[in-house]
Amino acid sequence: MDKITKIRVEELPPDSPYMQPFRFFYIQNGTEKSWDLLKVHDSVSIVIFNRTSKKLIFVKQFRPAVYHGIVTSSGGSLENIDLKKYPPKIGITLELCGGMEDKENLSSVEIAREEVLEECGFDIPVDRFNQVFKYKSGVGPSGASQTMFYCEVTEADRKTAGGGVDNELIDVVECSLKDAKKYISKGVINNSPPNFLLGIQWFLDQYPKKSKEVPQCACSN
Ligand SMILES: Nc1ncnc2c1ncn2[C@@H]1O[C@H](COP(=O)(O)OP(=O)(O)O[C@H]2O[C@H](CO)[C@@H](O)[C@H](O)[C@H]2O)[C@@H](O)[C@H]1O
Ligand SMILES: [Mg+2]
Repeated sequence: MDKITKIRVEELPPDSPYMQPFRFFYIQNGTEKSWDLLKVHDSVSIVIFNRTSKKLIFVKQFRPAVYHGIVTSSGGSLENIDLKKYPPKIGITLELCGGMEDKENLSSVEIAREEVLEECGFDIPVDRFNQVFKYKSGVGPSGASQTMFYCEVTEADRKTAGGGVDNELIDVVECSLKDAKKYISKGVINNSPPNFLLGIQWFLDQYPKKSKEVPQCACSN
């Protein structure tokens, strides 16, 4: 996954299926203003708990944006990048399974179902997904929405090894609740987004401290 070479950047052409940049003009209290925006797809993310192993299921993948952010914020440049100084593995993230809502004929929960199957290999009917939150995934350049779902799986639901579709290279990892708690307690978390922290914290808040049994999700759609 981190065998990455020949890194280069160029300007975004206008036909990107993933994002459209544009400028938004407005007058606020008599002052003319503008804001530079990025139209991106809404998305879903899924907190997955494997009842068989009693572990949370996450995904790892190389994220160009994270790599770029780490390199440039430490004074590096992507021009003739030194891959020894900035090894691509610094851009590998630990995230909730998730993806873009880029199919108009599918609802959020249907997209979530597809992502769990494609990325993690579990075939789960939509009625086993519970919506946990819906929030803005960004409020600066983009104001897209993200819906977070909770889904419990067992080994009986496993259909493939996961790993994504097309060109995706995704590692599926299982994480004990103890390790998940430790990870989000670090304070500085370089390789995970806020929805990951929220999803784990939400799950741990549901988990009864004195019981060995994990409860079914209490929230409803
Ligand atoms: N900008 C881009 N440039 C080139 N190819 C791209 C691309 N974005 C996606 N792709 C391609 O589309 C594939 C599928 O992506 P997903 O639908 O799983 O969305 P992703 O998880 O990247 O992020 C989505 O879902 C997560 C949910 O966790 C959100 O955080 C995130 O904002 C949202 O885009 C990627 O593997 C890649 O091939
Ligand atoms: Mg994804």
